[in-house]
Amino acid sequence: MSLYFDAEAILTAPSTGGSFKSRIYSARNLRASPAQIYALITEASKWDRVLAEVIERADILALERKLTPLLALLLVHDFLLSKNGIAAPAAHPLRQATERHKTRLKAEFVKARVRRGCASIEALKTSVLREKRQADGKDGDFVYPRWVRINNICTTLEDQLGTTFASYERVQTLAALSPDDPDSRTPERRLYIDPNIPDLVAVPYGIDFTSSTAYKNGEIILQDKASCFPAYLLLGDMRTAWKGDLVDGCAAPGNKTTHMASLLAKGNTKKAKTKAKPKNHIFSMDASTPRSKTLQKMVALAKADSTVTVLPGQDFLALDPADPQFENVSGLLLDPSCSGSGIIGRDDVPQLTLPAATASKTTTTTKSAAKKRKRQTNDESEIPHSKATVVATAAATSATDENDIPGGTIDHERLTKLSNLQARIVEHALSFPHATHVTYSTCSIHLIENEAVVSRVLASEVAQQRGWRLLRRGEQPDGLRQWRLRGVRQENGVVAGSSDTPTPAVDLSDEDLEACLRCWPGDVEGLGGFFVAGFVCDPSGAEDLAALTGIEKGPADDNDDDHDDDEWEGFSD
Ligand SMILES: C[S@@+](CC[C@H](N)C(=O)[O-])C[C@H]1O[C@@H](n2cnc3c(N)ncnc32)[C@H](O)[C@@H]1O
Repeated sequence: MSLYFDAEAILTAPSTGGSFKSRIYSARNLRASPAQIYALITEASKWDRVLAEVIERADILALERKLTPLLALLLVHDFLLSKNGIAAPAAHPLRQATERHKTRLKAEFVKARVRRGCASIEALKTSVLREKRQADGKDGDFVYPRWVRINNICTTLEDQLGTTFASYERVQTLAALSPDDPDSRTPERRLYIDPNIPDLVAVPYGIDFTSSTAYKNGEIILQDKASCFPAYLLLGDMRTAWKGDLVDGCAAPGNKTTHMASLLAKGNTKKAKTKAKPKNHIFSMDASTPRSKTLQKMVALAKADSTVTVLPGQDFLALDPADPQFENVSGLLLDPSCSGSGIIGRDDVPQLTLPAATASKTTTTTKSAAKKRKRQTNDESEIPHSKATVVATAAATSATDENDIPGGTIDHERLTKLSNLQARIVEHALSFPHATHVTYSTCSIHLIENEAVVSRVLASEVAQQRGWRLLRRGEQPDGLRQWRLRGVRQENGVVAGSSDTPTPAVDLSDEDLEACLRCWPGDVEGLGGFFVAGFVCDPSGAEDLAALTGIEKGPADDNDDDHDDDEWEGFSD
């Protein structure tokens, strides 16, 4: 029986980073075998829509208060589809809670098949997979690929094309990653080299790298394209060596830290292959101690230890910019907690459509069961009794720990609090005495967390006094300059949680909006929602030039002998 509880625990636990499979295999306190749990979740996720329909029509959740929608889905999956049935003793209460309704469940399953015009279970499976793909928006122009970043610390794109991707066919468009046969369950080996981010490739979703040598050795890192924007916007393609140290203030699980380290490694390789000692240092921190452990693991896996110092459990806001250890810090990357409203499904975590939770027909529903149900369905009281299905929080849950979505919905008050914190974090970054470049990013689609934060930060005392402005489109690295989706002045879409939410327009110039980069979920770019803006310190625009002598001097660099003639020239292009 532990199998079902373990599977439920995995699907509802916060992400600790890494692939879904590796999370199961490294999870503690599981009693069932990881292979069994993984198989159950992946199989149940293929059948989720039809199982949810069967459970709702059989109405067993109203009768069995021990069953949560997620447990019911997993149990009914095994009851109807597994060769050996439910993996629990016949007398186990949850097995009995399912099998008590065997006649209705079987009858509803047959009706579901007949409704779809399928003569066999195999035909039903194909039909259900097609339905799921359509519902996930994976039909038509929208391709959600798997993005793979090449880690320049230990390999190169060229090396990887000749090894890991040697058997892949190169395609020229993202759309060409779509399968020839949409019903095929084996993705074709195709590879698209991204035109915006150096050393980033896309392959069809569903290709699993977790057992590949390159993945295990940290040569390739599974990182969404949009998540690669901030480090690239900050460091460019390193045609001009970066001067000074770097800070990643909100770093766990560590994708952007390791991306910065990779970009620095590429620059160093280009400049001087003989120099063993890294010139630039990255201070990487996260306020959460458990998440800092994941950060440390990611840094080690990416072989970035010699460049990166992790400050575990460090609140960025408590970091003293005047501390001598940060005196060379010239660039800061801030990717703080956000609503996560742009996330469309984390990487390879299966998303399960659950049966609607219904009020128990007994009046004694326990508080904890009600609470549990509420967590899984966001707000069960708003879900109609039949037909409604909800997307399990597998994806949203994994976002909550990085971000801040309680139960998947977020109201305006919470967005306001997040945006206040985000603005404080960026303003703190602008106060580092020798900082010249800062990036701010979120995986939110909301104006209030994005352009509105930028607008507030630009108007802040620290920005005005030191002469911070936005990094203009024309100054951005080549690949990002070509990115067409830019900042917006008004909320684009609905703010979750409230229909009467004010959506004030932001007061940014056209040039400033052009400086902001946006990604939107579900369009042809194959990304989730994302926002990033770069700030650059331009002392000529400062209110108080006298206070800026440090900035004019630039960061101290006692290891500067090899690029005396290679002055910082702004972002590379
Ligand atoms: C969106 S996640 C960062 C993802 C990360 N940049 C990456 O690419 O892998 C936000 C992180 O910020 C951390 N955080 C939030 N406020 C913080 C603060 N004041 N100081 C340090 N870390 C903070 C959270 O614990 C969370 O891990």
